[in-house]
Amino acid sequence: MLRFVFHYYSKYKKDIVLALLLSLLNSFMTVVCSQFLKDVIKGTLAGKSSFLAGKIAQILCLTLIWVVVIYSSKLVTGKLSIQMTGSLRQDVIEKIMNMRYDYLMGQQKGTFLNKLNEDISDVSRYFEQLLFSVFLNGISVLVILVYLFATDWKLTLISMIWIPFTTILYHNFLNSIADFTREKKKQQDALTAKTQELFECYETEKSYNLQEINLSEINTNIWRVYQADLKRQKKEAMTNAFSSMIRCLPVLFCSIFAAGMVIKGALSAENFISFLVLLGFISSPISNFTSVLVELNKAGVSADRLRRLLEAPEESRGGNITSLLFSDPVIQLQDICFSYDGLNPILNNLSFELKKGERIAFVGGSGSGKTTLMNLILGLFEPQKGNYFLYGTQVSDLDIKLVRGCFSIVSQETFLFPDTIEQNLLYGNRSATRAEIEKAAGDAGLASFIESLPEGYDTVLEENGVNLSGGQRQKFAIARALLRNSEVIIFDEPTSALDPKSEKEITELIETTLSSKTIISVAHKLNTVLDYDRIYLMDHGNLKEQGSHQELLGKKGLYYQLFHSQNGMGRDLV
Ligand SMILES: Nc1ncnc2c1ncn2[C@@H]1O[C@H](COP(=O)(O)OP(=O)(O)OP(=O)(O)O)[C@@H](O)[C@H]1O
Repeated sequence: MLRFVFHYYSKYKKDIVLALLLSLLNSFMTVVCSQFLKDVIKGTLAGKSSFLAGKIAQILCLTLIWVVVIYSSKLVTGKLSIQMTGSLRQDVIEKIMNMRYDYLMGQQKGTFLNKLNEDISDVSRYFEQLLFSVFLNGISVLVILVYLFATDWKLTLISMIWIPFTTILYHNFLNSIADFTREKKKQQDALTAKTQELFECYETEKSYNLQEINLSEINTNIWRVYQADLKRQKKEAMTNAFSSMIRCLPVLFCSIFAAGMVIKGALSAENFISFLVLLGFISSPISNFTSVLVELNKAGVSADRLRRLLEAPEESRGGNITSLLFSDPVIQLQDICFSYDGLNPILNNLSFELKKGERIAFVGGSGSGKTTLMNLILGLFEPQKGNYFLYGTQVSDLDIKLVRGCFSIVSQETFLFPDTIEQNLLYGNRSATRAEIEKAAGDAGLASFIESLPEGYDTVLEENGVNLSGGQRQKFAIARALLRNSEVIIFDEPTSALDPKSEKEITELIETTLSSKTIISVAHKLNTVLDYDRIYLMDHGNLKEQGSHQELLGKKGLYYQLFHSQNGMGRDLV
């Protein structure tokens, strides 16, 4: 885990060196101040008073310099921590963007993001505390210790004799704190997931009157978090109490021992006092060191989770080919096999071809593998076996951006940002002009709606377009696809969430506006794809039947049954 943190420190070597120099200066100032104190006591005991005014002036100057050193040191470490946190955040976001799709799909969206934010802010504290309280304070303590040893090694040894014993004890405390922290985080994640669920299923929860049951489940989650946190707090309180003891005991024992030495004449009074002052300086960082270790220990759990996330598998960037000859056929799949876990096959030896301008549809029961196939075509998954050619070239040889650029997708849910209509449409093509946007919106049947709004294309949509109907949202997706101007458009059940009127409108739009496009559709409702060139019926990852609607009806197989189960008997000739 330290390697993970040092990776970020190593990015800012210059600032680290500056922080180290400031820390050395800080410890040097501490020693110089104690030396001054010694001189003042010596002079006072000798009955000289004339030098005091000069010494006070010097001490004031020194204190001023010291304040500047401490300020600069804190500023440099604070800046370092901000920079490192920014860099970590960038890495995490970049990782998520490049993460393998199946790995990302396995995460619960809300919990995943909450965990990320929490972990990043924990690690941000880790960056600062490890640097400031452990390394820099550690250097100060070391420098002062060397000076103390040089002044009186016996006295120093007596005051430090505790350290090995307390380190062993701390080690045990810290291990159990880490266990409790892990347990608390686990329970906290469960609570966040449950709370997230409440927001996502708000309507269902209300309609089924589930408030009381959900509230009681949430209360159980809260209780578990409380219990785990309480156990952690108890250990932490014990460690802190122990830490205070460490701060007091060495000074106490050392002063008794040193007092004896002064009485015997083995130690001068000024050395005794300056020794105690320096010991006071280092006992605070030493005891803080333990509470910082507790904090680091907690943040270590978060750093470990982030490290694992950053090591998660990334999707392939594809091959080196960055341009295509747009030849025919557009897509050729030969004996494609795919499985999410390497055990359960989801797609079995699939083969089909799609020519320019053709419209093909994949139909079949829930879980038959239609969406998986679309994601594979989009290059989100790689097949474990078989060949996938795009315009005659193996997809694995093509740059992944080139592959994705060949497709537009209109899925069940259209994501809309809380931004202007123009910006939302530009999502399809960042370089589109206003005229192109208006043409696409017009072709997608959105013109009259947008023009009826007082601010037209500058109207800001609500988050995820909640103030739009399902049909309007799908028209936005079609307008985006038109702006993207790719040859192939994939429709993944675009009408599944629509009422019959909107469904008819969108189906007609696809037939008219997109008539020149090559289309792949995933459909539950067979009526939306009846006039397609070919329909493939999928069953448990196999292409069971294929042909035009009429051909498939003629086979009187699974498609025939499915069609009649949706439309009733006597509807063969549509
Ligand atoms: N990310 C995933 N990890 C593991 N298994 C998955 C994942 N996504 C889908 N599956 C499984 O793969 C199979 C095919 O799912 P897929 O979503 O492709 O089917 P589908 O035909 O599109 O279903 P539907 O019509 O209900 O959307 C199902 O058994 C599903 O449980």
